[in-house]
Amino acid sequence: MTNFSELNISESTLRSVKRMGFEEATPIQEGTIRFAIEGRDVLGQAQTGTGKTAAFGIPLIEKIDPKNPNIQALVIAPTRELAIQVSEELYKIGYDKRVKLLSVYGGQEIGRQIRALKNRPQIIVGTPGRIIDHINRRTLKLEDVQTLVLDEADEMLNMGFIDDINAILENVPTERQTLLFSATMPPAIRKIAETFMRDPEIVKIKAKELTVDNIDQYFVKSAEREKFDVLSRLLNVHQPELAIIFGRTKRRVDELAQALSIRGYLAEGIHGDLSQAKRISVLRQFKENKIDILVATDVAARGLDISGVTHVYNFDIPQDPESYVHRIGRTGRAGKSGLAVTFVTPREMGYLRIVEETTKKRMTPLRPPTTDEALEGQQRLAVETLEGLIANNNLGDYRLFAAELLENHEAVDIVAAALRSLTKEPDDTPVTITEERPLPMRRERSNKRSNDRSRGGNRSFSGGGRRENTRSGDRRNNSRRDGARREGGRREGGQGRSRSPRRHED
Ligand SMILES: Nc1ncnc2c1ncn2[C@@H]1O[C@H](COP(=O)(O)OP(=O)(O)OP(=O)(O)O)[C@@H](O)[C@H]1O
Ligand SMILES: [Mg+2]
Repeated sequence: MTNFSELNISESTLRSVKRMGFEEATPIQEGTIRFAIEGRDVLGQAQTGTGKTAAFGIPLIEKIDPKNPNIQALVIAPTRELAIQVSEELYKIGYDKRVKLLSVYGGQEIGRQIRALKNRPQIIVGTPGRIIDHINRRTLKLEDVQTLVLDEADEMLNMGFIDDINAILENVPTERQTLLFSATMPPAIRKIAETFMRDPEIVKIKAKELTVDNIDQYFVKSAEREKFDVLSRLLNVHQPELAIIFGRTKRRVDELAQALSIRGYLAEGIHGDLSQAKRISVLRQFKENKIDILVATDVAARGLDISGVTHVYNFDIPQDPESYVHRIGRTGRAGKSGLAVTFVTPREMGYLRIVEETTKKRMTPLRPPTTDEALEGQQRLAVETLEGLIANNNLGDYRLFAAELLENHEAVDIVAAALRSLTKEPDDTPVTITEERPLPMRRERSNKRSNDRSRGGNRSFSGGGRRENTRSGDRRNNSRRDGARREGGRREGGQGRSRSPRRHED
């Protein structure tokens, strides 16, 4: 590990980095900051949660001339939440230098952004659609940009943003520095590097596996219609502090969040059809631990750094291995440990193997817990709660009632009753989870598009053991983009094959 002071960084940035609690540079920071400060183009790949934001953020802030009021750096990210997060991190790094930043993203009132742009920010962090909008309105002038960052570049490719990026770059000087970062670099990224970069320094932090080894990875083989009950039991056994559950489609996410709430979990969903205000408020509640479970499409798979996420569940196995890497990477960040469980239906086992081949890591099979084991998990939680209350030692008046109870009952019965009242017992309130069709059978990786899976199944599963019909999954695609300017037909959450573009932004 290298000290930041050995990396040729100014005093003001060193102070900021120290204030952020960073003591030593992570390998990707050590490997890229030097080159980037020299002005080289850099393509950086390192595992999730290993500090890639500061790896581009520090040199970017270093290069800003505080006396120049023009926009000097542009950072493009695939999702709104990530754009917000990256701008927050850059703000912290540039704090001592008093660098002026602005994030621009879809779903936020454009007038407000236009007014903020008049305040002469020096760095813009944004999502492709909204950046283009501002360019077209002539409210964003990029001719002084010297540094361009593409965070999660491969995802922007997946989402079909390549045309947008091309259009943005027509407005950015060719004489510039380009930095491109992701935990995954599928072959197509090479094209981006060739098109947008000049003799880039390629920095790959070598690791045995693509995923971080402090995430324990499991899979559960389960029939589609049994998944939800297995998930509930797993949650009862694992008792995650903070968990993210990924679903394949927006409908899936809505249904899962609702079903979990019905069964007594504190869960909320997040996906691209929600208003931006709702997306932000759900994420805030999750960060503040007001909800324990975030149910999400791939909109939350990339880059989000939420401390304390202990568990990730892939309720549906992702269609492409990169998505898997990023999803599970929401846990086990910055050296912490985490646990990931991926559900796979028997027909989808081929996908599991492809994921394992890509990550170079085998997942451990997990036997679905029995109802008794799930109950035992909850009972243990009740025991812990009681022990915590005893340790707190402020039982005051309750002691009087306890003494009264003890006069009439056996101590063990009283404690058992207290435990029972604290235990969340198995709940079979019926819930509706519409079955998804399994992914098409597949044995090896190919770049061919599959059939459109976006329609989902038209069977439904009642978790209470009842089968019933609900509306079929033929919801129209109502993904929106800024000002309804964009084409429809592209769906969120990778419902097409990984190479067919999916959009979940703007
Ligand atoms: N040098 C450092 N020392 C300690 N913590 C750090 C350091 N650099 C970054 N971090 C912290 O590590 C966490 C992960 O960083 P970051 O979000 O930049 O990871 P990432 O590599 O971009 O991950 P992803 O691939 O998921 O986008 C953040 O909370 C960040 O504040
Ligand atoms: Mg990142």
